[in-house]
Amino acid sequence: MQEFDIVVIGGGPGGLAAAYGLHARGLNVAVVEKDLWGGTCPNRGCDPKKILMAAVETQGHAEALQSHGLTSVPQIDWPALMATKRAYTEQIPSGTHDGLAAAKIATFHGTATFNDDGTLTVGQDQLNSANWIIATGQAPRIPAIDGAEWLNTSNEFLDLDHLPADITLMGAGYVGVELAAIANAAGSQVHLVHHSDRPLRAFDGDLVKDLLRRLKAEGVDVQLNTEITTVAPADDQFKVTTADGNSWTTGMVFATAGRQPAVADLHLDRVNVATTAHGITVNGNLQTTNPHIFALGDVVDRPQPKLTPVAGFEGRYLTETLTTCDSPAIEYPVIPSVVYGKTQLAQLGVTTTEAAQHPEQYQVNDLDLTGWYSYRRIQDPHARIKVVVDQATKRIVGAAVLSSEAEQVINYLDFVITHRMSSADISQMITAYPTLASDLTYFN
Ligand SMILES: Cc1cc2nc3c(=O)[nH]c(=O)nc-3n(C[C@H](O)[C@H](O)[C@H](O)COP(=O)(O)OP(=O)(O)OC[C@H]3O[C@@H](n4cnc5c(N)ncnc54)[C@H](O)[C@@H]3O)c2cc1C
Ligand SMILES: NC(=O)c1ccc[n+]([C@@H]2O[C@H](COP(=O)([O-])OP(=O)(O)OC[C@H]3O[C@@H](n4cnc5c(N)ncnc54)[C@H](O)[C@@H]3O)[C@@H](O)[C@H]2O)c1
Repeated sequence: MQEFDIVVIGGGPGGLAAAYGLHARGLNVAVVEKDLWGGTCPNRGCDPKKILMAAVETQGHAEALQSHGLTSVPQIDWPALMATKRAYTEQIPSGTHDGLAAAKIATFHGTATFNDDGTLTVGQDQLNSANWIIATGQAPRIPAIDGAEWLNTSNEFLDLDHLPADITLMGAGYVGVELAAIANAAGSQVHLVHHSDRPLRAFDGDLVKDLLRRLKAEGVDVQLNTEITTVAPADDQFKVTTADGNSWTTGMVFATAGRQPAVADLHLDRVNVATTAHGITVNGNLQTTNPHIFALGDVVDRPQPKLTPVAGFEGRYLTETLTTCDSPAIEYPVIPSVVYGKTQLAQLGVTTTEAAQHPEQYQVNDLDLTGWYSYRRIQDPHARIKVVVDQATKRIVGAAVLSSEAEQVINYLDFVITHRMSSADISQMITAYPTLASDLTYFN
């Protein structure tokens, strides 16, 4: 039996933030990881995806400038792009593990399972600890359809040696829409099938419609309000059938129908930790229904979006909470969300839906930016922002953005909202001109 002050289960961005923070405060910390050190984001999530997106974004910018100064569109060399991605991802697990070892944080590689006496088993090792942090994240959800065994996930997509000429994506959430953008840019015919008429429900409905229109214009076969019911092998391909009777042959099918909390291995029933279908139940201090067990990151059932910076924020919060007395409940700052692609969709703060429910409190400025200098310069085919302004203070409190530059605009607005800047405050700053930052004074 090995004794620790705290054992962190899961070596992803959330678990690592807590482990390093608590170690720096002098606690004897161990981290358990069953798969790739570093977790989802740097191995098979945000970072590899955004490496592939670099080529997609560049191609999108070049396409927009055809007849405006450029004469050819760069084509994606998938094997070379994948090699670039692998050159980054292949060093993540060992680099992450080396970092923990150099900091003298104990590491255990294997699946963590709680025992009846509240201790933990990892392979041959038994761990005991005063407190525990569960940071096991989420795993892709595979819908129970006929032929589910033929479904792949984003894990396989982000590591494909060859991209098939035709692929099918089941679900148009963050993952489905981003993988559609990548595969489409790399020359694959993409079928994006979504079971309702409202993909990306957390985002502004008008901007989602605009985004889907762009994807269709780029050649993606977007099918809404229908479900894939069967996937069956057909020679060296697969035949896909939907509930409305449509069928086609495709090279690979990917389940992009959401992710589920990774709790099955843990035997949480043995330690009285309650869960829902959305994850582990926690109170405002990220404490589970067992007072010695805390949880953070994607595995937690909470309303905040499941994103890397949120997991890291929670890791830093638990560092504070577990080393100080009477910590207040966690309070999140505004959280930006971005769906990446040639056209990016971004959101922050008070949503346009909330604003519409409280017209006495909020005003929404719906601005077509396509003609604005910043977007004309790059010939962005469609740029739009909806800015939510607090009626009483005239400050920006939320925004929804669609453009090839949305990730930058949303981060500028993150500073504006976090620092409660008024348009007078913004106009007191001198920003480089002409850039996206110099547009900020015109949004409210
Ligand atoms: C395709 C894709 C793209 C994404 N893109 C973005 C993006 O652009 N921006 C963004 O902010 N977020 C993005 N995300 C989300 C982001 O990856 C997660 O929010 C983030 O990784 C959550 O961190 P975490 O530490 O909670 O969990 P994870 O990173 O999932 O880490 C959990 C770790 O726990 C391990 N584990 C699970 N069970 C056990 C067990 N029983 N014992 C031991 N170890 C265990 C797992 O192997 C894993 O390594 C993306 C996700 C995906 C899938
Ligand atoms: N850019 C980013 O920041 C980014 C990128 C990828 C993932 N993520 C994170 O990972 C999380 C998971 O993303 P995700 O895309 O896996 O989940 P998601 O919940 O965003 O989307 C899955 C979608 O599939 C739909 N769906 C469910 N069953 C279906 C079926 N049988 N057929 C068709 N559609 C079906 C769901 O209604 C949902 O809209 C996100 O919530 C996000 O927090 C973030």
